Amino acid sequence: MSLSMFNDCLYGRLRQQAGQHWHDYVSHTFVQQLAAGTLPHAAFQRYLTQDYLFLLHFARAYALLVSKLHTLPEMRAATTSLNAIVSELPLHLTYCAQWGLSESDIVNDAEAPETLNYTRYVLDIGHSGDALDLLAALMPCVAGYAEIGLGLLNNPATVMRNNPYAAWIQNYGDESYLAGVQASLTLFENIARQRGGESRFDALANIFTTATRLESAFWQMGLNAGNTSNALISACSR
Ligand SMILES: Cc1ncc(CN)c(N)n1
Repeated sequence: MSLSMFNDCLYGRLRQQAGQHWHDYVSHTFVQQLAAGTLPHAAFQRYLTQDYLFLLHFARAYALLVSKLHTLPEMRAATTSLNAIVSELPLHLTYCAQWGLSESDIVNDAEAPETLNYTRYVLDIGHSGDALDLLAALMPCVAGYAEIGLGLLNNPATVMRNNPYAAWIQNYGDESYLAGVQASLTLFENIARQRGGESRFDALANIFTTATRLESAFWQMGLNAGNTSNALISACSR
């Protein structure tokens, strides 16, 4: 899979339409600090533990998508994407184990407003709309992270040696993650052709851009936790 595939078809046009919002998401300060290995630990931990909760709800959203599809190949494609979401969880658990956090510590943590906003928005689109609406809400998550992962892995400025976040970067540029992305993109384009995607462009762009903004807010939630923790450390050392 190469970065050029993100420009094609309806997905590419929605990504283009999201404009500055897309740029803010894929090149967020959180991502830049992750690539440089300079992201504060507290920022990453907050992000990753919330992301575990996020993924559980996204798995539910993919299950909802399966129930909205009509043919076996479509259901298989959505199930591949559901499995790709669930396959991200071991990465989170490995990081958390290093910090002394168990799975029950993570699931007993309260959901941040940013996690609630994003996941329930997507589930609401899924419940009130059809499979194409739901896919438009899901695409920034699945394909955006592939773009970020591949972009970082192909950028010589990305620090991989002694970067505590190298495993994260590797995970989202990895072939097995990208296979799930490919399944989602192909399904999205097929469903768009069947269900009048072009004539629904404005409504789909609205959904896609909203999900993109919620992705940026999710990075910012992590970054804010890092800033708060740094402020506390410097206040205590005064
Ligand atoms: C918030 C968010 N967005 C996307 C992904 C990649 N599935 C994720 N793990 N977390």
